[in-house]
Amino acid sequence: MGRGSVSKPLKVALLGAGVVGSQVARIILNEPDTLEQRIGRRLELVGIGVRNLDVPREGIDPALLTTDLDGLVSRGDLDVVVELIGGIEPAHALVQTAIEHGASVVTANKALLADELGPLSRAAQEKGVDLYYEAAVAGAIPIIRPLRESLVGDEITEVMGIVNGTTNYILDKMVTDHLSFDAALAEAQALGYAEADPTADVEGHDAAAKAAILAGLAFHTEVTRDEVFCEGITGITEAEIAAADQLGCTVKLLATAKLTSDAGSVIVKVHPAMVSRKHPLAAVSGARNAIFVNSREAGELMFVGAGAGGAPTASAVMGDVVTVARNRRRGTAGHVGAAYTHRPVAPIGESTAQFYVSFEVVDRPGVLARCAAVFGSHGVSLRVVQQSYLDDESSAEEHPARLGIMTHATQEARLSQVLSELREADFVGSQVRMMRVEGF
Ligand SMILES: NC(=O)C1=CN([C@@H]2O[C@H](COP(=O)(O)OP(=O)(O)OC[C@H]3O[C@@H](n4cnc5c(N)ncnc54)[C@H](O)[C@@H]3O)[C@@H](O)[C@H]2O)C=CC1
Ligand SMILES: N[C@@H](CC=O)C(=O)O
Ligand code: NA
Repeated sequence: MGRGSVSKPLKVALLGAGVVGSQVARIILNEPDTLEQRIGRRLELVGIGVRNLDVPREGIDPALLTTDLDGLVSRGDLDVVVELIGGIEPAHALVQTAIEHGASVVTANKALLADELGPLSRAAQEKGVDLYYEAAVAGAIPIIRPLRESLVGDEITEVMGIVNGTTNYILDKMVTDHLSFDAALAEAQALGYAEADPTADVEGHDAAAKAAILAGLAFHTEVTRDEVFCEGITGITEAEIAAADQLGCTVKLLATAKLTSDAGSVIVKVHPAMVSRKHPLAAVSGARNAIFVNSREAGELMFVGAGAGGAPTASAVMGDVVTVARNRRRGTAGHVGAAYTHRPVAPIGESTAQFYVSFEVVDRPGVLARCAAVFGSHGVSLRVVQQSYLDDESSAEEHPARLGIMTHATQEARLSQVLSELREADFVGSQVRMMRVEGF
């Protein structure tokens, strides 16, 4: 740290010039004077690691480009490495090498951090360099810094939000514009919201990575991606979207991290949910993200804004670059707030929620009572019961009806027992589906 004289510029290397990297390069190259004023030293972009040198890149001097990313991060004179290639390898090895060579690191790579945040934070701390990653969760929205710094004197009890722009965009388009899943996904990809492999978005893995990072920061522990309960949005049916609408709800992919009642462990989960339209999260449209934080002293806080896209994400990256560069200028490194407690992740069965359960039954005397008895026998109380008739008139005597049942809040383990019993019942004529409910 503190290399060279005060007048020497701080050297930055950028890895990746895709949707986000190209926007970060644009800001660094186009606004040198503004950045210098904010940092107190000039920033010099000394290299950009790319896969293909032949791709035309507007505004970027080709002499800056290299395909030797390992050579770039091993130079030994870098102040900041900005990792925006995504994925686990070689991003992991490159970040490690950068830290070993004394560079601070800024990354937007939640997939990497969801597994390696603990070890990389420790490596950075040992080396006396920074590891900043504001863009890794909810794009442009400041949420890492608030959890790591602003709220560190408080006791957070719950973090819940919409943290994937692609799925929020898809669900919004399906609900509001009646677009098909595939058409909405194609739009989200064209707008630069989706991951390189959009399966990470639609199956909930991207949100689960972010949930792991949020849970670790909020509860001062280490949570990895594979500990997060995760369900994506691909199985959602049109009937569920219509039922949600009838109940005054909309469907959102939620990521939640909360303490168990004894505060000894954490529940971390990602799943689609019917969200009451009275809840502020229901109004979060398009690719926007929003995160609720509940804490003992501050109460409820909500952070909302652009969760994806090149320029908004570059805003968060540049905030980190300026902060890290200021630290380099002063010869310091911010403490990264390493996990100091061990709070295990509790099984999903210990989670408490309201549920919406739907299935078809044969419409004959006593069936509704038998259904209700299944819920009652497991101590699950019913809040709303809907019955509708299907268009299929094929069986006049045994006319099928669809039941939609919303429960009061109950433990998920109890609800699982209800679902198993319904799946075995002879009066249930279809797949039994369940969706969690929020804010009803
Ligand atoms: N696009 C978005 O809205 C957001 C993205 N992020 C994260 O930012 C990071 C970058 O995302 P995008 O810019 O969207 O991805 P992208 O796929 O548009 O860009 C990644 C770039 O890195 C290059 N690259 C990949 N592996 C490489 C290698 N081994 N050597 C050289 N170049 C390599 C690719 O060719 C591509 O140009 C990812 O970690 C992503 O999860 C975070 C928040 C929002
Ligand atoms: N693919 C992600 C990009 C930001 O993290 C999303 O859709 O939110
Ligand atoms: Na953010």
